[in-house]
Amino acid sequence: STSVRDRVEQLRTTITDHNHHYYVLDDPQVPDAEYDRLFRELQAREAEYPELATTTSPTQRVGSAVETNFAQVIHRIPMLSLDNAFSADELRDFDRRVRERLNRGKTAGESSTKEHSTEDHSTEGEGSKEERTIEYVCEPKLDGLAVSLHYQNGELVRAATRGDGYTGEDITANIRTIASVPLTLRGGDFPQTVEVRGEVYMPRAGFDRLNQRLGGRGEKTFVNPRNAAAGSLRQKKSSVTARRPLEMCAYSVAVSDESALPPTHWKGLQQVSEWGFRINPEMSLANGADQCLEAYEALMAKRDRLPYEIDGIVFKVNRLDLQQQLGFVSRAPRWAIAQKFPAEEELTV
Ligand SMILES: Cc1ccc2cc(C(N)=O)cc(O)c2n1
Repeated sequence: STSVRDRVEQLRTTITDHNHHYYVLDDPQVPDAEYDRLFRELQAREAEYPELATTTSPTQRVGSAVETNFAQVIHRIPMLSLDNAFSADELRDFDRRVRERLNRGKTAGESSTKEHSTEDHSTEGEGSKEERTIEYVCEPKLDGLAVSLHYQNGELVRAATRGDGYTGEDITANIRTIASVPLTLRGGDFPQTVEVRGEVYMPRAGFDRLNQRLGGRGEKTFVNPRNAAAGSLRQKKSSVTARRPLEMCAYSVAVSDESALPPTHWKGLQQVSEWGFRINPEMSLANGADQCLEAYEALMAKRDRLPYEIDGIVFKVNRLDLQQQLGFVSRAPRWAIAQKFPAEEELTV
């Protein structure tokens, strides 16, 4: 009857919203008991009315004990790895190459479109082009596993590992069990096809608890959170993945209709956050290489206090039109670079 259908719809919307606040915003709206009651009511009504079943219901995350093999997925846009800078000088070289390449590309007198925005704008240097300062987005480089998520009409339809950058494994069933991955995009204005890429990782606390659980059962433990995340994502039974403390942070977005995206990477990530993804709160903007190096030092100083492991910082040219002009070298984008921290002293086991 419509009243049951309406109630089920209302429960799905409410529970999805509570999930977003709890898992993505770390800001629960209701006590756990209230959430559990709603969740159990939805499960009961869906069991009573199987014709109402849909894969986008929040009850459909828990995964199944059925073993799945991982089909191959070809990445429409290769998931390239990042070039590395191992010193401040190498970062300065990167910034200089970016400026020189952009200047070469500019013909004399070409007017530069200014983006009059509040929080981010890349200043076109006055006078000769050499002084132009490039605005970068600075992001912590999470030590996890890169994944690509595809949404059609706002619904998660496929998730894949990076693999070798060109083909990955279909891990949709396992990705669906991660609470900070939205099964449906929030809000209403998103393009028909959206691809969000990000890093799946295991926070330190969850990693320690998992190893205690595995060790307590005499099972093999994981060496580090990155291996634990990789191993958990490649479980053949998604019901096992569902019990692993995995989280995801989005770091890039591609859409079918480019005009739907804002003109900078920073604003693109804000958009992705509105669609329901977690983005990393340590992200910042920097003008030029000196401010990037300040961000590098600041992030390295707080590295051990973060609740997850990072192995460096990623700098990306903020304006997408400049990223477009810079393109990629065979392996890695010309518009981005990661600067790695010195390896952490061996974990004291
Ligand atoms: C383009 C690209 C490739 C790999 C990345 C990896 C991370 C990461 N490990 O957090 C962050 C990024 O912004 C990335 N961006």
